Amino acid sequence: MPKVLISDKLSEAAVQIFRDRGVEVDFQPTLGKDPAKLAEIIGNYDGLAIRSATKATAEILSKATNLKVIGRAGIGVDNVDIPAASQKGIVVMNTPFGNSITTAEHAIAMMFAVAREIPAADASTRAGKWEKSKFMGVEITGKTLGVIGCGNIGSIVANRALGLKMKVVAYDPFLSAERAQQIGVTKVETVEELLPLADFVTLHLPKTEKTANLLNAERVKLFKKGARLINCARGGLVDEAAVAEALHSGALAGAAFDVFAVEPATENPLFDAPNVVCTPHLGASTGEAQENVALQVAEQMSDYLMDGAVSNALNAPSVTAEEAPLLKPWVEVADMLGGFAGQVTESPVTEIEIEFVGEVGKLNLKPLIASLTAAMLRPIVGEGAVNMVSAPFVARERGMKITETKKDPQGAYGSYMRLIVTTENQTRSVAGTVFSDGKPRFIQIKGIGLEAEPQQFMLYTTNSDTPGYIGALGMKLGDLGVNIATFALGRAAKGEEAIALLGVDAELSKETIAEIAALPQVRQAKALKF
Ligand SMILES: NC(=O)c1ccc[n+]([C@@H]2O[C@H](COP(=O)([O-])OP(=O)(O)OC[C@H]3O[C@@H](n4cnc5c(N)ncnc54)[C@H](O)[C@@H]3O)[C@@H](O)[C@H]2O)c1
Ligand SMILES: O=C(O)[C@H](O)COP(=O)(O)O
Repeated sequence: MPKVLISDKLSEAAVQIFRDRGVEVDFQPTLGKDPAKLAEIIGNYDGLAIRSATKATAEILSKATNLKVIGRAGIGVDNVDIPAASQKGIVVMNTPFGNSITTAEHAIAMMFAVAREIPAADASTRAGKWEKSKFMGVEITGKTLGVIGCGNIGSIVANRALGLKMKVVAYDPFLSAERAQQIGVTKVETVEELLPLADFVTLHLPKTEKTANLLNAERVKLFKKGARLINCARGGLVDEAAVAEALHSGALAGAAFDVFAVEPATENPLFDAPNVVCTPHLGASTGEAQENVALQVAEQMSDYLMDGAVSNALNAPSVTAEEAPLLKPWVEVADMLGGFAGQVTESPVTEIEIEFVGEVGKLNLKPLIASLTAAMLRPIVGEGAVNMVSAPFVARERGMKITETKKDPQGAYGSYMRLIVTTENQTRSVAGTVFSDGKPRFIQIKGIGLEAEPQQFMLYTTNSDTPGYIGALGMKLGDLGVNIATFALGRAAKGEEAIALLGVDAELSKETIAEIAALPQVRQAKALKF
């Protein structure tokens, strides 16, 4: 009988589901706060069900000798070391939609609270002060709400705000014009454009390497005077000290925070600032949402532990036990193609076309399409913000059309996949296959043939086909201390556009990429990670 540990405050409804499905369960809802104890006992379990208090770090996972699945009853998985889990073959699953409405409602509640200073007015009234003239609020009707991150939660918030007769502007680099129109928001192209327009700004994007400190001290200066900021997404998206300073100076009139850079937040620069409303990461805390996510995670984990079925996994494709070995190498190709496209695409994607050429077309294509789409969206929406199941939905929601075609083989490769991505500005393609060693290879980029095995860290350049480029690139990388592991080249025709795809030993910094981009032959240089 598989054994699951629940180490966070999940609804106890989950316990019954596990038992009904034949899974033994230990309900220890405060254990997540005691990493030493968790490390001591984690080796006894096949499954770990958590919320955000348990930190599934590489250290904890190194002790998880029997662990097969981690189930996150909620959305954010920034408390799980996914690469470490993947390395140990542990499937990480979440419940991407179960608490979206509840969290959107919390953001709206926070907006009202900060507009009318309700918490402070409540405390003052109950202290017997009756300070009627002290609390002068603002109306919400007719005001502009700036939504940064317009995915599931952001678009629900926008919908509610429109119902409150607000104007809504949204900044989300991957919100298409069509989707913006459909949900009734005005799309802006930059955070810099949004901030001076909005009376209220609300954040609904994941925290990733790219979004950390998104509202830094410089950007905090761009808010409209007297604006109010709401953060129910993730701590660390905002420079809290800069926001506190703006509140003290009166540049900002209020802030409402549910999430903090350090949690549990027992001290924080915002706590002493005027007109701040704080809640202890309560965004998902309603009976409805907790019931949804607990039931869903228990079902998903039981399905996996009892039948091997995978759903809502962040690091594994959804496949049946029989299909798994046949699909595995092609899932790697799909991940490779999607990951490549997601990292090189710079404007909103409107269409994804996937061609399955030859034998691969006979497989169950759903997990391949989902895997490719998830891999493509991940660099865009953030690790943990999209998974195999949600990817097609997320893509559709963003107005991306996904089509698939099966074709007979042509040319040198008997069976391969080609991804054709159309953005608002251009169409690009990339193709890959499984080699006789069972490993994936890129075989074509932008219609140009080459053969390259994906590496953890890669450099991709497009360049003019002129003599001396390989030498210049090699010299430059050598000067920058970058060791080349693999080197593949291709060109359209003599003297025309050429491409290079290199495997390198370490992650390339922005500075390194800037130096490479400055080489006279280079048109585009990109650091890639697989
Ligand atoms: N406070 C809570 O208790 C609570 C509850 C649930 C979710 N969350 C958090 O809310 C956030 C949003 O969740 P969701 O379900 O809506 O996710 P989602 O993936 O549906 O939407 C996130 C959106 O952010 C956009 N985005 C990515 N990078 C961006 C950038 N640099 N600038 C602007 N937008 C960017 C993506 O394109 C996407 O549309 C997540 O961080 C999640 O962890 C918090
Ligand atoms: O990402 C989420 O789902 C929310 O941040 C909720 O976190 P919680 O389950 O710890 O309340």
